[in-house]
Amino acid sequence: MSSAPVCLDDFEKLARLSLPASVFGYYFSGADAESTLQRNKDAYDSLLIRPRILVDVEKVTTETTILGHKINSPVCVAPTAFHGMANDEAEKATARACASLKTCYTMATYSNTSMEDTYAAAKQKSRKQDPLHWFQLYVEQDREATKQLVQRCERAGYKALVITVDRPRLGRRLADLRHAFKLPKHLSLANFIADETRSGAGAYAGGAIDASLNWKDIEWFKSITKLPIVIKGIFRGEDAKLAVKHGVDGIIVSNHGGRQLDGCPATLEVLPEIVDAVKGSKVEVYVDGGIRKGTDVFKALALGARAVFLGRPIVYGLAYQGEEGVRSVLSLINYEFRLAMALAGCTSTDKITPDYIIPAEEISLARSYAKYHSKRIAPKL
Ligand SMILES: Cc1cc2nc3c(=O)[nH]c(=O)nc-3n(C[C@H](O)[C@H](O)[C@H](O)COP(=O)(O)O)c2cc1C
Ligand SMILES: CCCCC(=O)C(=O)O
Repeated sequence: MSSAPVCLDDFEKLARLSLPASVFGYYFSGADAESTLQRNKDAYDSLLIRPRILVDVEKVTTETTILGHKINSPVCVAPTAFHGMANDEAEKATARACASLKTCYTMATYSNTSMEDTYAAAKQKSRKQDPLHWFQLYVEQDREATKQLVQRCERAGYKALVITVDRPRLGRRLADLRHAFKLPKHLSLANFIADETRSGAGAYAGGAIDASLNWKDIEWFKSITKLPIVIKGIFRGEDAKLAVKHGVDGIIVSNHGGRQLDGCPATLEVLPEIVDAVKGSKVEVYVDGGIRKGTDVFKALALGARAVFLGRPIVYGLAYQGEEGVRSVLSLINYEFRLAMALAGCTSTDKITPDYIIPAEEISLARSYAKYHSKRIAPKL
């Protein structure tokens, strides 16, 4: 590809060309047959937008808030591990890009620059204003170590704790098995002091992650931190209701980008169930997985998501041009989203309601024909 990227999929193509196969394989792959990875993306194509016309869209704003914090766009950055394989500045570059565009950056537990250094880099970028950082937590068997991590991120200025609950064990990503993927030796897990289980290889194998994590632990987290708690990986209405009952503040509807349980629905397909389950509570619902276009963002918001999170496109942007590359990815999808809003006749995110969309199967030619034309053209019997 010789020209500059003009859509998010172009960044994936460039990353495939430039990164070592094992690194691209780690970033790109999903679990097993990758059917959920594909389904996440396809789901967006099976939902159609019904635009309103002759709406004054001279001024369109994408601004919104998450957990009370203002962001310029509902497109935020999901936690993804090991940014150092894409760029030497690693998470610092990603966080700076988010700070300059005033959106939320979620730092992964397994990052290659520390939470303190990353926050400081972003703060400098945002001219000393507090950047909006959330911290994604993998809960460890050693709860004292986990507690220290939580306290550190609270001290460092992170505004929410995102507890990932869909990874009691690591999904089988075939590309990683084929390449015997490991974190390159020159990179470390910068939020930890190095030891066996938290070496690159150990962490990837899930050495320290606690598979016994359950709802009781959520109560424990609430007792050790004042930070709002967001649960990442809720997938069913019953579990969303339990999240409300346990006093969490937010839910990220996620299947880990199809990297864990293959064969589950797309996140967009289960989003309405979760939105419905938390109705009447203050819990905010966000979604990730397969979002690649401005119209995807529009559709997710129409189904009730307050914001969306991007995973892979961010690391592809980082691999392309570091901080500038991440900024390009975010700016491009924000531009597309604003355009989709204008073309659909919505001037602000709260105006994007379910009546703007319709599942493709409900609007098949056969149905439209039957509804509007059958009487006129039907042969007389
Ligand atoms: C390379 C990579 C690393 C990831 N690392 C983490 C992680 O450390 N913690 C986590 O909760 N989710 C992790 N995820 C999942 C993302 O947070 C997110 O759920 C997913 O990437 C969204 O799908 P998308 O890539 O299609 O946008 C990772 C995803 C990818 C692709
Ligand atoms: C230890 C690496 C975990 C990162 C992760 O969650 C993923 O690759 O999906």
